Amino acid sequence: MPVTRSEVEARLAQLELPDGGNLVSRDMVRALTIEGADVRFVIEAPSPEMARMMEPLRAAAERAALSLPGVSKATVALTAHAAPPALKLGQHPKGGTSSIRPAGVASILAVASGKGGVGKSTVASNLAVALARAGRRVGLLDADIHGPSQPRMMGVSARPTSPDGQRITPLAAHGVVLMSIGLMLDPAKSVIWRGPMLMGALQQMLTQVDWGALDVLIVDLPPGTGDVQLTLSQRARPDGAIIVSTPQDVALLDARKAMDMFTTLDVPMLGMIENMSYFQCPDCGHEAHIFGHGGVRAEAEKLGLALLAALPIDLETRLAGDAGRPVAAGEGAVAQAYAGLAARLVRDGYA
Ligand SMILES: Nc1ncnc2c1ncn2[C@@H]1O[C@H](COP(=O)(O)OP(=O)(O)OP(=O)(O)O)[C@@H](O)[C@H]1O
Repeated sequence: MPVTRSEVEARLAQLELPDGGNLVSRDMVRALTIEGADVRFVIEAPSPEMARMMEPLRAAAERAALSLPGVSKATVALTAHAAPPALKLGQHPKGGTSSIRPAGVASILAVASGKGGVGKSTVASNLAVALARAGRRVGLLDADIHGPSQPRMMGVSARPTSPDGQRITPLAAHGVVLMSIGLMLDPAKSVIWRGPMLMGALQQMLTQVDWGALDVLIVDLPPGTGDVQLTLSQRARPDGAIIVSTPQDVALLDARKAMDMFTTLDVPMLGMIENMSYFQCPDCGHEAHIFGHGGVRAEAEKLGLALLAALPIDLETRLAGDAGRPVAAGEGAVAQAYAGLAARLVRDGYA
């Protein structure tokens, strides 16, 4: 029988490091590959100096792998972080149920949706910009790990730096401190992360980013009701959730599930936003209700929630988002709607 991954890891966990822990508990084993009786992996040292001292450990790891039944060949290579060390994203979450709420952040607001593509990220970026324009200290965390869009919407492409490989210095745009998992990843590579790694990445985004003192941190969540929502709700204890939906029945159906999840997890529901509520003809002023009419308002009323805003389908909103300059940074009716929403959240003590 071929050896299993966990058997190799269990054997490697017996190799103690001189400064404490072992290869597995210190998260140093990379690219473990098992092909029949052939085992290969890389030991990643924290620095080139350390790597040079770790040759005996590398040889011991190779011997350890070879000692396992079913292994006839073991190849172990040593690598080191380049200096300054790069941050590893997507680590397994640590610390069980402890809080991952950043210390200097007064309020955390989750922007969520049931369905993808309803404009959640657009609302999150514009709300962040409107709050910053209102004089608040605002952070924006793009936790939509499967489809991070905030870097594009906020017009930033630089990669955040990590001077020591531990802390991450966030970026800033339009008066908002910004961090997105999309800024740490190669855009050409797709992100396929399992639940525990997603939660680890969220934890890193909250605990390793130097957010500083903020009045409010807006978290742009992935659509739906998955691991990221659960971890954020349980371990960062958001002060409120805002649900974005289009008036369509199908979007509302999913929005209900998302609201149900927040209620179950004791996250206060601040209200709903109807996006793509109507289209106003620029020539004649006629309002066309492309995705139906008033669906979100009716749903909010039924649930005893506030309808925080009804935002039109607006070409400027789309173009501004694509150009990296959110519509709320300018003037006009939609910018005013976002300013009104921001003022309301400040008034109610949420931002
Ligand atoms: N009110 C609006 N008027 C016109 N276009 C809009 C509006 N809101 C969002 N959009 C556009 O719709 C597209 C999807 O929006 P967005 O990325 O914000 O949705 P999302 O719900 O965050 O999607 P996902 O969950 O897939 O990330 C974008 O191109 C955006 O510019």
